[in-house]
Amino acid sequence: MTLIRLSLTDFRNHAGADMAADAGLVALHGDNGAGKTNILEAISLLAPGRGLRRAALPDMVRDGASGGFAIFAEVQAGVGLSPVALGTGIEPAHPGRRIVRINGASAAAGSLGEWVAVLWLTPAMDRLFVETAGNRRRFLDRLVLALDPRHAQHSNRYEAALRARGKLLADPSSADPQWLASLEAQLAEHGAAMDAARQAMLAALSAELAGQPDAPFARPLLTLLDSDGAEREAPHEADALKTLFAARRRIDAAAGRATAGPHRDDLSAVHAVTRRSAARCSTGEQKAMLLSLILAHSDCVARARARRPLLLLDEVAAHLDPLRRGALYERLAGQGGQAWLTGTEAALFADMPGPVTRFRIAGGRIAAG
Ligand SMILES: Nc1ncnc2c1ncn2[C@@H]1O[C@H](COP(=O)(O)OP(=O)(O)OP(=O)(O)O)[C@@H](O)[C@H]1O
Repeated sequence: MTLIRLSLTDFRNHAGADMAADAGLVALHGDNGAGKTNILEAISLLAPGRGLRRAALPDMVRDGASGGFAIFAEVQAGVGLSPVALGTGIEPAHPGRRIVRINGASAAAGSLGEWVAVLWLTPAMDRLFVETAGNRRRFLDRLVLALDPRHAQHSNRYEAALRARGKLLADPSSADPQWLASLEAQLAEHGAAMDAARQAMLAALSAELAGQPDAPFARPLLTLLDSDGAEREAPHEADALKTLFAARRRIDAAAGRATAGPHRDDLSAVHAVTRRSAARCSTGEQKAMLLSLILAHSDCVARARARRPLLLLDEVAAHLDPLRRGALYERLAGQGGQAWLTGTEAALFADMPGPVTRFRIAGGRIAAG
């Protein structure tokens, strides 16, 4: 998949930007605060979800701009295929509502997943394996979404049913047992589908990782944990989930949240060579595991969907030694598709194998070079 054109209007510090890129590597260099990550964030919004910063939509409007923001892109899924025109943004009258257009027609944000898969690695993810499980679950679900765009529907419906059940349990006087049972049936149906998609993704990704060398990037071994931190053995079946939610009504009402279910599962990673859990690995080892995970997942998605996801690697190159950096570039260049990389020094990207599209970013202005 190749992003051949990207235009931004009043997005973050970019008043107006227009970029054309080729397949292969795209290098963005510029000083701190120039606007490089903002460009990656705009690209991440071409997929469903809240983008790589999970920011609120109004925060993305350029300071001082009177309207909304707009991102326009042309994406080519494969050689010889017509580009797809994608647009997203907000209008001043409805700052909380994301507008999406696909080939000129209005569409739901979830439909973007049919056209675009994006994977990213940012410095904010450095501590993914030591922070709260919620971020890992979101990461897990992004991996699933890249492979299976229907995952968004199941997880959105599951979340909606979970919120509605929580409200009912919080006010027992209004809790209609039939309504509660119907919400739990929805939770069971969508929760089982969500879990099946997560398990399928992890099986495919683990198989891909198993075929990869241990060096130069550290290979992780991945598993799903349940809410007690134990390794998940059996899938969440719909009937079992229904029984679980019904049995835990009182506990969940007292806790003020649903205490068990797929929304409480966690992703665990263990270093394939040292067998240490990721949380106990060095920062460099954790980064290397994430990088190898993202690269392997890109291979999985390319195989399963016949299109390679766009890769956004924010400040990844600067943290690698020259040997690993060279290996990363060779791998990205050799696999087809398109990868966008950022760094403060043009020299970081000097030895990239071609074709390379290069941009210099300064104060929200973009120039070739
Ligand atoms: N809504 C906004 N309007 C205007 N500027 C914004 C907005 N949101 C963020 N910025 C600014 O955009 C600038 C560029 O941010 P960005 O994260 O893209 O920098 P960067 O080039 O990736 O820098 P670094 O190398 O330090 O990571 C920052 O100064 C930030 O404060």
